[in-house]
Amino acid sequence: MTPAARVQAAIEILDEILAGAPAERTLTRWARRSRYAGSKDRAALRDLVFDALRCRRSLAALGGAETGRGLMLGACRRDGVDPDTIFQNARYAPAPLTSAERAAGRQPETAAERLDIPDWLWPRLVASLHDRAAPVAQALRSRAPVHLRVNVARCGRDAAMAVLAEDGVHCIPHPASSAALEVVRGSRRVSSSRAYRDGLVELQDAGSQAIAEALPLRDGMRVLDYCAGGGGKTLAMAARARLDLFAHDAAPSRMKNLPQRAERAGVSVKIVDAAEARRHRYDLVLCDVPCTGSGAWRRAPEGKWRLGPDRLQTLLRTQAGILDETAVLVAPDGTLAYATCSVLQEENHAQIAAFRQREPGWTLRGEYHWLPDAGTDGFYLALLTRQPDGP
Ligand SMILES: C[S@@+](CC[C@H](N)C(=O)[O-])C[C@H]1O[C@@H](n2cnc3c(N)ncnc32)[C@H](O)[C@@H]1O
Repeated sequence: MTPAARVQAAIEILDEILAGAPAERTLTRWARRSRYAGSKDRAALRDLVFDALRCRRSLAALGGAETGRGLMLGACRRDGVDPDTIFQNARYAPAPLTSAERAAGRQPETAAERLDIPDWLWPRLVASLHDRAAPVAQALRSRAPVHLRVNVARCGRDAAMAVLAEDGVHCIPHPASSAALEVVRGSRRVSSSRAYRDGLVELQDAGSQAIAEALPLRDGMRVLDYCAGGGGKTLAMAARARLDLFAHDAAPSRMKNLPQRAERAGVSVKIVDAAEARRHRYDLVLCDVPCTGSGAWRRAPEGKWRLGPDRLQTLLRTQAGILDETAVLVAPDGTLAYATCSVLQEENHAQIAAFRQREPGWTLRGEYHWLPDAGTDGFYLALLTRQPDGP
């Protein structure tokens, strides 16, 4: 495909996404019906679409319209590409610009517009992050690096790097976690590499790995991952100690690949429904709660534009409910671990402060923040125990 044909395909895909279709599914459907597109075309198209979604506000301002064409025109103007080399009278290219399109467009004006954050959210981001709000918002505008978690139960980080390099996947250690690698070359070869197939590495953001590393895990502990989802953190915990490990999720279908992933990693996980989960008491309960995902918007940028104040309130209620229902599952000397991939204070410290007001018996033992301007996705972790504060 020519560069102009890729832009035309991106315009069509973006129009579907702007009308409400999910980005991943729209890209997959496009690839299925466009057999002429090779893997390089598909990758380039994905980059065009995701970049436009991350920078949707600023590109719409530059391009003069919040449409596929407007966003792609905005991207040309931002990147110093002459739009007439793309929007031209050629087969498969986007139609030449109209005089209205040529006249439209302006520089982004406010900080929120420049940094691609919705207006309602910008004050909350500033209240949460203070002088880190702008660098974090800026980081959320760019593509996320590919991180791997070395299955330390199976091999060390250096050994995993050597096996990956044999298949053309070159990595460097990531400082956020002792098991984390950042892929610097060959990221598209990860899933076909021997290291991945044999369960020596998993795809996982380094911040997510840092959460597992910060948990007080020891051999023999009974642990419940209450919001296990695909099981990313379940498996990261399993690699850190020999645990009696239980996984639960309100949407069990989200855990459908977990048995197979656990087998590949060589660990054992019991998948339980709510009734079974409630039958035990645990040394550690991890609540990796549903959240805005604001810390991970560079990977899932649609979320930034779909989130509104009502949805945020619903999430805050769900998070509080999960804390209340899991607190009773923690053994007397156990730990309640609360995690989000959000950078918003309301979902993080304020949520824990409100829980401790409702349940004064709990003490905050540790609180951790990872922010996207420091090279990971944004995460928060709070560790709570029932033991009283020191003397
Ligand atoms: C942030 S995701 C979990 C990601 C997962 N821990 C990982 O590391 O891959 C949150 C999960 O919470 C689940 N969930 C939502 N409401 C819940 C509830 N009331 N109880 C338990 N799980 C819930 C969702 O289905 C979703 O899979």
